[in-house]
Amino acid sequence: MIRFDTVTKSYPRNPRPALNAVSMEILKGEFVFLVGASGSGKSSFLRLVLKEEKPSKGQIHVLGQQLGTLSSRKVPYFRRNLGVVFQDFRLLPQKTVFDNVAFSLQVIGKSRGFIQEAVPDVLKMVGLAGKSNRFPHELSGGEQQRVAIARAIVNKPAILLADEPTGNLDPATSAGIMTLLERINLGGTTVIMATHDVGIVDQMKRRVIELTDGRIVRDERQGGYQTQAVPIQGFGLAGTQAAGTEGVSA
Ligand SMILES: Nc1ncnc2c1ncn2[C@@H]1O[C@H](COP(=O)(O)OP(=O)(O)OP(=O)(O)O)[C@@H](O)[C@H]1O
Repeated sequence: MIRFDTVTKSYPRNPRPALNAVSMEILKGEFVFLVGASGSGKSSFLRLVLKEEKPSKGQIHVLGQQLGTLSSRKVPYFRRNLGVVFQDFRLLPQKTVFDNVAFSLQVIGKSRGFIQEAVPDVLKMVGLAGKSNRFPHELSGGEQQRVAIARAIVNKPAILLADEPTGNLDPATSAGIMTLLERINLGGTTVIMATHDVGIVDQMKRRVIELTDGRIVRDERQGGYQTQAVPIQGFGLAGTQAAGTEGVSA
């Protein structure tokens, strides 16, 4: 579903690459946490999957397409397969909940009839059935994030990318958002979530990919926010594979 082959991403005027020879594979239906310190490369990783950035070296395959060969004309069509959610919701303040979600379908040319059916369905799914005429400023942070998720999934994307979706929410509200993301994942959508939320990662026990300075230093199934492995003295991060955990290789 997503494959990175020795991907390096360097930005102009930044001597240190944001991603450095990253190779990994994410399969259909997986739920993956991307963790690592601020600046370790998580957002760059997500932007590369979306083809918002190009790798400086290496190749990226998403949904069977080699992104390097995808013409800019085809990028909007490619992106219809991906939903994106951000920490700061990014809703349109002048539009109602219904219109925020409907807008994403209008821009890709969906019919009025389709929109009238799909939007109430997805708002119900995210728990906002009664709020379609509200404006974003009339909603709590958690509700605003539910609108953003509804907008991201209304076109049934194969992949949902979430960049710190609980970063602005309290723990109880975050838990509700995670239940929703789990439900979306159970429906078959591959979910990749960048996060600093230790409690969520530790509780959910999903695949964890950890970045340090643009390199993958850990890739564990059912991992925690921090590795459970005892580092082997003298080997540092190279020896962090936990006993009893299965590493995931590309
Ligand atoms: N557009 C850009 N131009 C130059 N350097 C950039 C750009 N975007 C990111 N970087 C640099 O790339 C590195 C990785 O940044 P990135 O935003 O991917 O990290 P992150 O893990 O998502 O951080 P955070 O957790 O703070 O969101 C950082 O050193 C950052 O300064």
